Parts: sequence; C-alpha cells; structure tokens
Amino acid sequence: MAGLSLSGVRVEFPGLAAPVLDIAALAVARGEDVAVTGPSGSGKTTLINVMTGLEKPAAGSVRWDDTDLVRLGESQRDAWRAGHVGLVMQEFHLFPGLSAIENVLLPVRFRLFSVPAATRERALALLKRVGLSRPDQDIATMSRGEMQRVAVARALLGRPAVLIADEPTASLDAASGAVVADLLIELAREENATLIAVTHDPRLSGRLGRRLSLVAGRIAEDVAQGEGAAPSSATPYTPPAASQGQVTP
Ligand SMILES: Nc1ncnc2c1ncn2[C@@H]1O[C@H](COP(=O)(O)OP(=O)(O)OP(=O)(O)O)[C@@H](O)[C@H]1O
Repeated sequence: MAGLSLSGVRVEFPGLAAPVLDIAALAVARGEDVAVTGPSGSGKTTLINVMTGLEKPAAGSVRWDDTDLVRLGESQRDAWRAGHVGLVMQEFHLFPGLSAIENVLLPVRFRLFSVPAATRERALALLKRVGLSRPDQDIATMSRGEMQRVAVARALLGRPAVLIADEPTASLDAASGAVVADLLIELAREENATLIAVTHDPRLSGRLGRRLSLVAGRIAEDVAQGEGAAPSSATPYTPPAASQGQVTP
C-alpha cells in the first residue's frame, strides 16, 4: 500500500499572519517509522492532528492509500481514525478505578458494548508483551511507566495500520522512557504498523528510520537515519519510488 501522502496542506488560524502548517508534499510509506521533531510551536501536534483527521486543513489533501481525509466529514474521519489509528499520548488518558485490562478494552466496550473473547485474549497477550503480569491491577496503583505501557497495549489492540505517538516518553523517567521507546519501536515493527512519533527524546527519535524537523510549520529537514546512527551522520531522505517526493522549506 502507498501509505500516507500529504499534498499542498495548509492549516491557518484566524488572527495569525502565517499558516501554522504549510506542507507542499510529504509521503510516508507503510511500515516506515518516522520521528517528528522541532521547536515548541513549530506545528508538530498540528501535523499529527492533520494526519489523523482530527484537524481539517484549509487546503490540500491528506491521503492514506485511497482515502483522502480532507474529503470526509467529521464523523467519517472519526470512524476512519477508530479503524486505522492507535494513539499514544504524553498523558495516558487512562481511567483510575479500572484495571489495566479494562482500560485496554474500554474503546472496544464503547463501540461494541460486549467484548469478543478473541479481543480479550489479544488484550491479555498485549499486556504480557509489554511486560505487565497483573492485568487486573487497578491503574491507580501503577507507576507512570506501567501506565504508559498499558496505553501502548490499548493503542495496538485493534491492529492499527498506523501508530501515532505524541511525546510518549516526555512525562516518564529515563528508565521508563527507554522501555516505552523500545516497546513502541518493536511492537510497531512486529505489527507492521507505520509509526509516527512526535518526540524530543533522542532515545526514541534517534532510533526511528527517518526524522522530519519542522520549523514554523514547514519541513526544514527530512533525513533517513539508521538504527543507532547519530543524526549528524544522517543522509538526505530519498522517498520510496511511488511517493510524492521530498519537501523543501
Ligand atoms: N486553535 C488554535 N488557534 C490559534 N492558534 C493555534 C491553535 N492551535 C494551535 N495554534 C498555534 O499553532 C502553532 C503550532 O502549534 P502546535 O501545537 O502544532 O505546535 P507544537 O510544535 O506541537 O508545539 P509544542 O512542542 O509546544 O507542543 C502554535 O503557534 C500554536 O499557538
């Protein structure tokens, strides 16, 4: 599949002289893992919101395969997102008073009211995979690192084609952040999900295959980087043959 293709995307807000996001072209192949970096206010969250259909740009197209999110209404975009995207945010959005397993299953409960046995099995397997051995433990009693691991399991439950993470390690201590970074990368690869992570954390950004840097809403840098390679040794990114191509600021 082609993956993601953005073309001529602009996001503007009233009262601002310049667009907060202005992307001529950007392609991300399926299964790629991409770090999005850039200073505060450079448009990283806006880019993620556009990619997931939370924000509709004033102009341009946002295609995932044959679906242009810009042409969909809000409820269609919501349905598309529920079916295709797993989200891991800086704040975990978990419910204290519910167990780890119930938190993982909550989105399914909201949609289907009852949980199929196979889904519960997958939720249990995912909790085990992220290293949590007590699925019935109340979220309120978990450490922050454990909570984020629950959030990673929840994001992957529906086998999303796309895993989006917005500063997933920012509120964690170094050791927990490293564990969560490892899990995101490993699980995205195991599940063949495209991983797009907004992050300032070099433990995460340095290990992803490609790094996009935003400055004032534009892509200032787009580089391929090998596993473990220092960003300074990165080579200019060459897009996959079928993609729209490289972006210059
Ligand atoms: N609804 C809005 N109305 C007006 N301006 C907005 C709105 N949403 C975002 N902005 C502005 O758009 C710019 C980009 O915001 P965005 O949250 O995407 O940046 P960011 O790179 O994610 O920042 P940070 O790293 O601080 O989270 C900022 O200047 C922000 O103030």
